[in-house]
Amino acid sequence: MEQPGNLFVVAAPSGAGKSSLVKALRSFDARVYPSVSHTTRAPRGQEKHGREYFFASEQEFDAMVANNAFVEWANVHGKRYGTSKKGIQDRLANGEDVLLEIDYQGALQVRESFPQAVLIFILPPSWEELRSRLENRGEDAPEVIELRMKNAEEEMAQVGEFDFVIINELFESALFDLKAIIHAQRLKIASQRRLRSDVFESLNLS
Ligand SMILES: Nc1ncnc2c1ncn2[C@@H]1O[C@H](COP(=O)(O)OP(=O)(O)OP(=O)(O)O)[C@@H](O)[C@H]1O
Ligand SMILES: Nc1nc2c(ncn2[C@@H]2O[C@H](COP(=O)(O)O)[C@@H](O)[C@H]2O)c(=O)[nH]1
Repeated sequence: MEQPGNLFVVAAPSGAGKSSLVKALRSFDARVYPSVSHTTRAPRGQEKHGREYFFASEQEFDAMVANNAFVEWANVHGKRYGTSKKGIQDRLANGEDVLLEIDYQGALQVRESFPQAVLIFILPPSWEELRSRLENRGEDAPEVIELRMKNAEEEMAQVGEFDFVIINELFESALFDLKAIIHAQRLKIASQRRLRSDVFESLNLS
């Protein structure tokens, strides 16, 4: 049977820079597939249905919940977001690496179903910088920014639940850390495979 792919979960408070890091990662590493979530929030800026998100009505989201179609879902900043089983299960089964960019509640649910998932938390360097990134992004109304800043406190309190923490101060340095975690996980899996391989046996190393 094909070795299943790795599942990476990246969580962070809104504005810490996870989408920017994951987008940059993809330009170096086409082997990691970023899952596209479903959400009940409205598209913002240049977002396209099926690219950043599958934008769903409340009824459509309800139906997916009722049909047990999500690996995880959560209420985040007053809207619902979820990762569909369909979007990731086949890829993992085919040995592809999948990356979820989701909130901490979803990350902890994923760990229940996929204990081998690698959970990564991205922190901003300071509260001031987090606010300034949300403001400079220019995508959210002031009240939405306030809500996201308030929720960031609860989110950051969960950092201890994660396998790795990256501080996204200098972008290139944070990207380096993210690449290193992914590389280390692949090396670990490849080493485990070698430990089970015939080559080991023939070298009398097992
Ligand atoms: N290291 C960094 N230094 C300065 N600005 C950054 C850095 N990383 C990201 N940014 C900027 O901060 C803003 C927020 O980043 P991004 O949209 O990637 O955050 P996010 O964590 O994905 O937020 P959300 O959860 O709301 O989608 C963007 O304008 C991005 O260009
Ligand atoms: N639990 C989940 N959280 C998700 C998912 N997709 C995105 N998110 C998180 O929501 C917030 C807000 O995102 P935004 O695009 O509206 O700024 C952010 O923390 C995302 O990581 C998901 O499928 N499940």
